[in-house]
Amino acid sequence: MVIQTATLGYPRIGKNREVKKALEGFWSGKLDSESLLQTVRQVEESNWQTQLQAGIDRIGIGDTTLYDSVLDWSVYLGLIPERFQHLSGLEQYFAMARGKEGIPALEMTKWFDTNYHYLVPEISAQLLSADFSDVLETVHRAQQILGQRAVPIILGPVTLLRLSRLEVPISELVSPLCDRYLNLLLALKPLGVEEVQIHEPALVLGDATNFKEYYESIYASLAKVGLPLHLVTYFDDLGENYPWVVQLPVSSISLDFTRGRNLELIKHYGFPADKRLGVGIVDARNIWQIRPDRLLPILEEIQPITSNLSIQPSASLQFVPYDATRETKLPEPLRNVLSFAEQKLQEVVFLARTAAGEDLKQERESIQASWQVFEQFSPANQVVQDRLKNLKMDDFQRSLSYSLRLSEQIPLPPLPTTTIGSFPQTSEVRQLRVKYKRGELTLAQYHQSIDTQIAQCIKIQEEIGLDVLVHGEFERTDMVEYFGQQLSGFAFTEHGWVQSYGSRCVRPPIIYGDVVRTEPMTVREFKVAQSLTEKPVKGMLTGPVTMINWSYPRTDIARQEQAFQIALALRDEVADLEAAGAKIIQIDEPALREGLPLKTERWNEYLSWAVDSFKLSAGIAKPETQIHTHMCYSEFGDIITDIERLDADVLSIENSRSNNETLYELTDGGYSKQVGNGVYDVHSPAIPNTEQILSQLRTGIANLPVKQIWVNPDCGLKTRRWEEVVPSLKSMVQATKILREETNASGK
Ligand SMILES: Nc1nc2c(c(=O)[nH]1)N[C@@H](CNc1ccc(C(=O)N[C@@H](CCC(=O)N[C@@H](CCC(=O)N[C@@H](CCC(=O)O)C(=O)O)C(=O)O)C(=O)O)cc1)CN2
Ligand code: MET
Ligand SMILES: [Zn+2]
Repeated sequence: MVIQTATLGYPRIGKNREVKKALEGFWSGKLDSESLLQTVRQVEESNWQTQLQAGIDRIGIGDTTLYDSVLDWSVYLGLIPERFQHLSGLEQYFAMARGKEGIPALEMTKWFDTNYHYLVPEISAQLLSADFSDVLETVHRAQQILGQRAVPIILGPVTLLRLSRLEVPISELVSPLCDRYLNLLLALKPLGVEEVQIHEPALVLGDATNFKEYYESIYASLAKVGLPLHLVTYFDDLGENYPWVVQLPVSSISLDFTRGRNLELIKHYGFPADKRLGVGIVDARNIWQIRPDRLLPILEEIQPITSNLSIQPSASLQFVPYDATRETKLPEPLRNVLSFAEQKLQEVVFLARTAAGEDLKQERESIQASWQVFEQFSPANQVVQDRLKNLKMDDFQRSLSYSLRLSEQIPLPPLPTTTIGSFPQTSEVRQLRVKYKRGELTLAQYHQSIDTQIAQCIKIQEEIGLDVLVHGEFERTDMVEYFGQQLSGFAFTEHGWVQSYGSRCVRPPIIYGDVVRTEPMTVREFKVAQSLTEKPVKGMLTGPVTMINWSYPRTDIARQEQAFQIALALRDEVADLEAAGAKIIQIDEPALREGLPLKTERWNEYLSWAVDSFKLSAGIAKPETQIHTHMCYSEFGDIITDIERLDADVLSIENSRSNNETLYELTDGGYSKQVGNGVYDVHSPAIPNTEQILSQLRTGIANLPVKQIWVNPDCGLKTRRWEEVVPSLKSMVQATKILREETNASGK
């Protein structure tokens, strides 16, 4: 017996972030478009070679992108909003991705519960014609290297509609969109493609039932082409939709066996004999090596139900870095139990061969042995265990309620202006880190240079006239990695880059043991900043839920326990910042919303510990300390009571790129505390003028009492250049002044 293997997508930024560098070179005018495209193709072809050499039978292709693969489908399908239609080619593509002077970009939001961001398609009644020439060209190139193994990845039509911003009722779009997909399949068929993967992750969402008729009618049409369709789902189970989904007219269905209850579902309902089951069993969302003793029994349960199987990663491997063997600075016991994309390919092949009856005893024993070594390497920490055991209700509460503590907190002008924390991470700042790492700077010299940055940043903020200042986060590579580097129980990688959006990447830290704070993490920089100004400086922390959601968590203990451990470390930091004189402390939780389970029935469980862990970190703050939190890319509609329960005095939100939707959700929900509804988009290089900001602010005061409103950008400014930041913030302060006078005059 032979069991086949497949992949559903691969990292695409390049092993050394070649695509990221080429993109940024192109945007800054240092690289021409031909060189950019050449770099992208080289990375793509090297990815194909890797998967081919690993022995994968059906290799997903076509997911490589210049910015975002959802955006690519908007372009292929002719879903180009009017404001971009006068542009063409790369200029149009990047305008849709990043905006252009006077033309706002498409909205960017989280891809399901991941830290990857996609660009939200906007679909109006006037669709342009589709153009699949790039898809066909990629297939042609892939076939040169992979032959019949090349399987085009297509973003599914219903998932596309489900994730889009629709200007017309969905029912009117189904037929024109279906026609476009039909044309694509008709164009692919003569190329000799054996099958196509159609990714429909929206099938795992709680509301998939509402779209049943669209799935059924669209797939009935697509099936007529006679090209085998492989329907791919991931990130959770099919839930109540399982029975009808497995009857859709496709030749193969992939399910995620690392999350949710798909195993129970196939055991209960069986699996159609005429279809192949794609068994997504190697976890594409985490970096731990497989445990054959846990996975092989799952395969043994599946095999009697269907023998027509394919073994594969649970989703695209874009969520993990390329290669764990490069992490030579990590302790060996840890490195030997890590598995990035390349290792996962081997695991897929190992599991397929084992399931097919081969006895790969040596491989299996070596995996088991590495886990045994690891378990000795990372023992539990008794101090943190005891602290967790002894937590009391009071530890989660501020000592006074919001209305009582409000008057004790620092007095500020109406509509206080502030920023979200980070200021430009210039190449100068990054070079400092490179030099320190190479030993060309001592720690003292490095600190001194960081302090110079802080001093400049404070001066600039004072000149602009902001009310609440920040130190600028120059000492941080990233808001999560930085804290990971300071906490024991966390490991961080050298090359473990993963795409977050466009050219931007992160190196998610790895939680491998109990988390302990060994010394203050942010107090030095806070003190430096506060010593330079009379204005209040915010202490700046990354919250426990974000730490866990943007790291690779352990799988041996619950996420709640890991979040509480981190919360305790942050709690100590809050106390230290207060002792150092901080009147305002911001605990960022941008990932709180994204971590929400895809199925509503699991929301309560998550929200309960997520909110509690935030409260555990903030609960120690004195009444007079103002606690801020910040969230971006969030929809609050359904979770207002949970946001309220965080009990943060001030909440700053991303707002302008989503057309004030977040603000409306908060006001409709009757949010009672202070809100900084972001007044301009920080992910676009466009500089907002005073008028634009004023109009955002007016929307704010039309919806919330003035005394509840703060004025700030959507998010941190680290990805921007100083030349963009300074005029933007000046507009912001200017707009605030105008509004203060207006509201003063009207007595609002
Ligand atoms: N973890 C996380 N997730 C998040 C966010 C976030 O801030 N953190 N924000 C939201 C949006 N996502 C973002 C993700 C990444 C970046 C970002 O700016 N990433 C930087 C990397 C940050 C970093 O680690 N920088 C290193 C530099 C690493 C580097 O490139 N070094 C150069 C050398 C230095 C140089 O000359 O530039 C090299 O290795 O070649 C540092 O500061 O030290 C990038 O891709 O450019 C921004 C937003 C949502 N998710
Ligand atoms: C992604 S949220 C970012 C918050 C952080 N304090 C910053 O300003 O960069
Ligand atoms: Zn943010």
